[in-house]
Amino acid sequence: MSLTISGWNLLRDKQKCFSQHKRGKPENLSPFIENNSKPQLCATSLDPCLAKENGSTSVEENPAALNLIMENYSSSSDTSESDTAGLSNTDKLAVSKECSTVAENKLRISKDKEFSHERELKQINLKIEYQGERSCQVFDRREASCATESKNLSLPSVDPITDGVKGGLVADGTAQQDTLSICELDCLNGVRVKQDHLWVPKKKGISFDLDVESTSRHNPLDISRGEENIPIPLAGDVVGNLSPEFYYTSKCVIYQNAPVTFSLAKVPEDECCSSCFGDCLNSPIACACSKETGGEYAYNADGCLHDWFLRKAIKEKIRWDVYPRDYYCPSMSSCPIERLKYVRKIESCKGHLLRKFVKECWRKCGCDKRCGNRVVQRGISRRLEVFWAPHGKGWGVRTLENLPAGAFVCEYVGEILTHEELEGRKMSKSGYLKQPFPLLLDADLCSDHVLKNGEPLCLDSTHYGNIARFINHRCYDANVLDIPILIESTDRHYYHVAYFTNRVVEVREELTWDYEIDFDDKHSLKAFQCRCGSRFCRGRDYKLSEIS
Ligand SMILES: C[S@@+](CC[C@H](N)C(=O)[O-])C[C@H]1O[C@@H](n2cnc3c(N)ncnc32)[C@H](O)[C@@H]1O
Repeated sequence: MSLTISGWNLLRDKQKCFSQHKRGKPENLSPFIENNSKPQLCATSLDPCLAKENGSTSVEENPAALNLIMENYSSSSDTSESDTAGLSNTDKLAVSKECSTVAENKLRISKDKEFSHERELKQINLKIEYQGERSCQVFDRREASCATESKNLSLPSVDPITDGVKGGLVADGTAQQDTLSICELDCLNGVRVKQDHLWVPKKKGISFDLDVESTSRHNPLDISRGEENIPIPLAGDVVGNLSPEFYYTSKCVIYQNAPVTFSLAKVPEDECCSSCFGDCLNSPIACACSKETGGEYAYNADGCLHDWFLRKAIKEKIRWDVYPRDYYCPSMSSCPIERLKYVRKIESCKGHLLRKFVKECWRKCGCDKRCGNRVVQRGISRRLEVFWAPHGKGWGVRTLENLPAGAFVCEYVGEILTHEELEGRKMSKSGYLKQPFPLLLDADLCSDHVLKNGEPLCLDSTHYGNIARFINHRCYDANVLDIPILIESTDRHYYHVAYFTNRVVEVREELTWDYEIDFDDKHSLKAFQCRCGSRFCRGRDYKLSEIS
């Protein structure tokens, strides 16, 4: 599987990867192969670099520290607007601090605990209320700060004792004006900052009570908005929005030109099991749908991948150095993706892995919807949670129950785009597609029947996606594996990408997937500074110097 990150194709380069393998990979990487057990705790949890990352950046260390530092930034005890777990669509935080003079009326929202999210800022609405009068200013991303900048928002010159705050804030005040500095609000994508009682009249002091209200469309109790079979909660121990904002969808949607159409007539009789009934797994003779997996069902009665299939899939993905024959596109000219890019830029193709598919029974099949050969199409059944992942990786996904090896976690859902459309998106927006990653449907890229329209397809969950868009990367020893799944069609031009555990995963463990980033590619390196924490981390050599 190949990924495209921030404008560069991060296709695997088996030669380069092999050299990395020799450098950092142990004899047998598959934790599944290592007795199906959880691997040893990886070294990074002890890595001082990441340990620092894990803690909040000290405001004192920040040269931009302002006169007033909001030290005690904590969740408001006022839960009137909150749902359980301390979060709701209107997350409320409060800070307060006194300072001595009006001239020092500078407010800094420190990069602290919950607000060390390092998110891209879309918009801030800042409201100030003093003695019943409110002022309000909306800042969008261009005006407001990002992680390394701070932005001074100037208050009109007023006497706080008599005038209150009038006229709103202006973004470029003069030196005479008291300054409200909003720093490091990069984490507050779409957050509304409401300032109630900005100045409490005191002769020598000013106090601030700052409320931060989030304006997410996602209910933290179920960010899927009812789309999934079971709620997908946002962990209660974090405060903040899911950002950038996106629409949760449990099924892939066609963006515009992707030639994906499903029809019963297109499913050949010998590729479905119309004469089956009940549960195909109980049938004495395996049905036509099992042909794809050699006449055996990939799933067992518990809805997990059979060990034999899982082992094969792990070998395909992880032991690529051992099985180099499974690569397509030995040269640029035979790669459809490079052919598409040919006019603009010539790069030699780094290869696409030939994957083994699972074919699930579908509507043209006579079996029951509860047939054991229908797992991915039934949707998420395991209790999962989106949480604020450690080491500055942003949001991540963890399991709220113990998972056996081979358990279906979720599908990667997004917009279905042609490669050309994806390229267009990348060209049109700077910094676009930093996260989440679009996924190239290249599991059978070079089969004759696949590319009848000449274009490979991609899934992009930036605007429409499901929980999979929050799964973070881990080099080599990730605990979930992507499997190509055929459901509505046996045409491998479009297929589903489903994540399964590759070993036992314990409750509250983060679920991670190897994005297969080529860290020998300097573009990838620049675009992605890996903080996976794996002791096999491929970005490790660069990490210490690159990650501040
Ligand atoms: C598919 S998204 C995963 C969800 C993401 N963490 C979020 O908050 O939305 C991929 C992005 O997550 C972050 N990420 C994932 N794995 C990471 C890792 N091992 N090290 C550093 N950043 C990571 C990067 O910002 C990357 O662009």
